[in-house]
Amino acid sequence: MTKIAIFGVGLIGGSLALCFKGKPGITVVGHSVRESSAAKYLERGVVDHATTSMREAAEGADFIFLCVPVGSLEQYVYDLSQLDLKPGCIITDVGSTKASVAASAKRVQLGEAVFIGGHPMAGSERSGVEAASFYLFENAFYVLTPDESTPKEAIDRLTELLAYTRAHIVHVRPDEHDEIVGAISHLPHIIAVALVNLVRGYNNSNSLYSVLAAGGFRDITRIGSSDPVVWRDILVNNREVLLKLLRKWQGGTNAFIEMLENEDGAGIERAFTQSGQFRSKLPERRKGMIHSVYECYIDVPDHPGVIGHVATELGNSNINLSNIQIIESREDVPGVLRLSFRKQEDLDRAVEKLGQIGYSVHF
Ligand SMILES: NC(=O)C1=CN([C@@H]2O[C@H](COP(=O)(O)OP(=O)(O)OC[C@H]3O[C@@H](n4cnc5c(N)ncnc54)[C@H](O)[C@@H]3O)[C@@H](O)[C@H]2O)C=CC1
Ligand SMILES: O=C(O)C(=O)Cc1ccc(O)cc1
Repeated sequence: MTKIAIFGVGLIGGSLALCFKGKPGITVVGHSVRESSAAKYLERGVVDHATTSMREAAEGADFIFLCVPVGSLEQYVYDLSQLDLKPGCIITDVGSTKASVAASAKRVQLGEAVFIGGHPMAGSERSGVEAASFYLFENAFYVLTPDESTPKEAIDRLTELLAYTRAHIVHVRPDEHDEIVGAISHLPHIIAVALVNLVRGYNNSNSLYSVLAAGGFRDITRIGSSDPVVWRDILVNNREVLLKLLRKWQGGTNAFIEMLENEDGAGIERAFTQSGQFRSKLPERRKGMIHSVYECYIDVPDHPGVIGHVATELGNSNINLSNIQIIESREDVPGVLRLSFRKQEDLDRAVEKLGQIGYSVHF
């Protein structure tokens, strides 16, 4: 049997557990410091066994996944180094920063165990085992940060196991990783939170702000609902990169101030054009740091009847719908139905089916 121990079975740990559990020859053990959480992991069927004992979870494990907030990783690595780990055991983590945990692993004696840093580049603003999903990593990039001293055999073994996530493995140096995710993930989280809190302040004296908050505000601020503890740890950990980025960001907002003061319409146009051009070249249909779902829209003149009809037709054709949403909330005006799917194949089949039965489908 291959034993996989997962410390912290939340959104990421739980999603990994769901990818590994039930696979031939694999047993998944979940660890939590809290008895009630360990019981919940079992109740939800996410793990085969659950324990609050670090020793019991780690004993005989072939793979150990540390899926706890970044600020706790150093302690976990140290605590594991005090145990008798199985020779060849691979310890990996999923933290959103990589330089500090790589340094922590170098500082301790892991005996015949090997540490390889990792970061699945997929997630969401949700947290906890309740949000875990078997599909979370599908098609996403999964960063590993081995160095020259990491045995190739260990990298190969971890890569082979991670095939169960259906993610694409890429190797990046820890410091380079932290610079890049600082810009494409951590800074956007700061901007989302600062923007929401700005509007929250205005909304305290005029609730029309939240009433009128439109799609653009919601799109750019989704990640402003992310877990406070997880993000506290990420930002504090990557503070040097983020301070540099925030100073650069100030330059970007100052440029807009200047363009507005000078009524520089051409400058504003140029900024939007450059941004649009770059954004349109981002890889599509792949889970990067931008949450990817497979979606289409259909016009719905009459909401109540249409929802049932669409859901039934798709269900009868065995097409898995992951979400359905009316964009216009009033019942007396025409709306748009947003249909989300987990797979490109389901979207393609749905578009074909809905077209055949007379709906006007667009993207
Ligand atoms: N949220 C996301 O979208 C992504 C998160 N990550 C990384 O994955 C790791 C886990 O994050 P999530 O699964 O999102 O968080 P989560 O909150 O869903 O899960 C965290 C788990 O760690 C446990 N835990 C242990 N010590 C803790 C402590 N001191 N404080 C709080 N929780 C503690 C919690 O009980 C829980 O089971 C973090 O290092 C994060 O940076 C990586 C990729 C995406
Ligand atoms: O929800 C989103 O779009 C995210 O950005 C999720 C996310 C959060 C943290 C990571 O380290 C990686 C991905």
